[in-house]
Amino acid sequence: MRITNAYCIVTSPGRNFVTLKIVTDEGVYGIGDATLNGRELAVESYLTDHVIPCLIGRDPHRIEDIWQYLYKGAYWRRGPVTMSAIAAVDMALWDIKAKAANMPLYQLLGGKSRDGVMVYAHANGRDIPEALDRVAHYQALGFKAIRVQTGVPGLDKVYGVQSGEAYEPAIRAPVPEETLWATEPYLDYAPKLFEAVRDRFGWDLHLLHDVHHRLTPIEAARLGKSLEPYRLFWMEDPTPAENQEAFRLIRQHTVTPLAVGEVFNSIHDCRELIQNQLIDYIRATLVHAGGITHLRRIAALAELYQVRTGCHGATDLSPVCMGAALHFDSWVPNFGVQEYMMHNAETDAVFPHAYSFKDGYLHPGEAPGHGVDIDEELAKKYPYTQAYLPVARLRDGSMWNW
Ligand SMILES: O=C(O)[C@@H](O)[C@@H](O)[C@H](O)[C@H](O)CO
Ligand SMILES: [Mg+2]
Repeated sequence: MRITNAYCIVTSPGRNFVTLKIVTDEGVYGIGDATLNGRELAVESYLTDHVIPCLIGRDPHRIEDIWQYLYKGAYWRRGPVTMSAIAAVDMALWDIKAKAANMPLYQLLGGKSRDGVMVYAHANGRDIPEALDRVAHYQALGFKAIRVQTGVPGLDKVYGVQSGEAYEPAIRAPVPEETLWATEPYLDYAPKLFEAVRDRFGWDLHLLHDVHHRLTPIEAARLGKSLEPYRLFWMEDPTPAENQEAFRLIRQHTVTPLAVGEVFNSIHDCRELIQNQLIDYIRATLVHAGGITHLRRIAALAELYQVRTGCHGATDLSPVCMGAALHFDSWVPNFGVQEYMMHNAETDAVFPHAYSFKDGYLHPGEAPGHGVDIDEELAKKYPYTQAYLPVARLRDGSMWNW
């Protein structure tokens, strides 16, 4: 089998997605997600201008060799643009291999380790009562795990909160929106939110919370301690993780489980966090961390230290990534949970998929490959529109972490 053609499809059914399609001489094709929120066209160019010309004529079954060729062959290693491009190729090649074998992808990885993939929903409200209503909504849908976010008094906009159904942080505009951040009111308010959630919903629900990189290590330690009475499943991204050592300080103060990794793109970003058992869940995912070929290496390292997976699954990860992730999650021995922020109906129509949700669990389906396709005609109806994640500043105007 040979690769005869490959191209990117950029579409925006409510938000921007970049998808790679790899076509072979035997008529089998594969699909990969290449979406990097706010930097979509950089990955598209990396693929179109520099990667695709190297793929034509290659045997698509040689997934490992192609991965190594793209990683080592560029000389410039790692980074979100490079690793998202490699991930798209890798996902598409695994799709081709599984279709050629006439098997769902999880079979090629080693078969299922579980009957369903537990997913968590994202419940948010401008204040505590509104957030509680959203928790009730997701509980009624059957979710066993829910991440809860709320507005903070005195702050106009905070991460994870939006009125209306779905949460979508990327704003369509030529430049990013500026938002305000203040740590103290947040540190006071967050424990009140979780006290209210436990009061109303009891102890049967897994509760999660995303700090979105906004605290210093000692502030994160304080928050983790103050949330201990509410027994969280995890506290996510409490502080930026470029300095992996910082998590030792948080760990010394709290037993609230820690989850990190949605912005990671390489095993080297989390090697110390895992080997020193400074986290409990690793949240790297297929599209930003080099595809199945690389994510399974991260998971294998994590397994040695009883660190479990918790793949990122916000709406900027396309249904292609979600579909492939569900095969990975079904197989990976040290699975923890999978994020599931549901896509809108337009996105679901552009990306027909075999996965389905039932009673708090997602199932990858039995279609050969990863089970997600793209309707190229429909995709054309939604042209790319510039959109960016917001930025955050402190009250004195200093730049902070959004
Ligand atoms: O955990 C999450 O889902 C997030 O932190 C995301 O909403 C994140 O802000 C976006 O995926 C950024 O593109
Ligand atoms: Mg997050």
